[in-house]
Amino acid sequence: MTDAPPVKIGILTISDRASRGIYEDKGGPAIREELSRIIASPWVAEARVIPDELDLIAATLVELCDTAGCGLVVTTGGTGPAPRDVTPEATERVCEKMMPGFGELMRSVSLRVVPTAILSRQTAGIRGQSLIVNLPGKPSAIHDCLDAVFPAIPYCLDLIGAGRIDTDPAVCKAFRPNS
Ligand SMILES: Nc1ncnc2c1ncn2[C@@H]1O[C@H](COP(=O)(O)OP(=O)(O)OP(=O)(O)O)[C@@H](O)[C@H]1O
Ligand SMILES: Nc1nc2c(c(=O)[nH]1)N[C@H]1C(S)=C(S)[C@@H](COP(=O)(O)O)O[C@H]1N2
Repeated sequence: MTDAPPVKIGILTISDRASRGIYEDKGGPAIREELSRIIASPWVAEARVIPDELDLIAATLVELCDTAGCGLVVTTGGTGPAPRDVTPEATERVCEKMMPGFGELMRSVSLRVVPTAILSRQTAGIRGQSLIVNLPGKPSAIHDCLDAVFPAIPYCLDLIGAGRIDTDPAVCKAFRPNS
């Protein structure tokens, strides 16, 4: 635990229908619930729900990273092959550095659950002092994917100066090579 201010975490739902209110957004609340289970140190959420529009996704990612000051941004939706699925393109547009291992691990874990896991182009990347991680739109994918990659996230945030996150070791053992 630290006396540092709580880390801000962006929770970005990218869904045409959830953003129009055609169905209730279940992805954003599922991410919030999963993060609350994993993270033991103070954090605050910045949640947004937007349609699958490339420019808007990119602008919202920039706003969450640069203006809201989120050290971590987790997106859900828009990672597939359909014409309107453009979340990975928006992520690549705003990041200086891509972190392909996140997508590789999440797809590999998801393949144990569903054969269509290979249809997700989910990725991750660094923008300044923020880590952006894409999750698929299916709310059930959130638990599988976040649990798989979260052990490496606190150290990644340390390395980019994004603020410190401590996990509940009973739920997720964060790995910091130097401690
Ligand atoms: N934010 C969400 N809340 C609840 N269910 C969702 C959400 N996003 C996706 N889903 C569900 O998962 C399915 C697959 O997600 P996917 O993002 O591929 O859908 P989509 O057809 O592109 O959604 P949309 O039209 O809303 O952009 C959807 O058909 C929907 O049933
Ligand atoms: N863990 C997990 N991963 C998953 C899925 C899922 O249900 N669970 N759905 C797959 C499917 S069917 C698609 S089309 C892609 C892309 O989904 P998205 O466009 O909603 O991001 O994610 C894949 N990855």
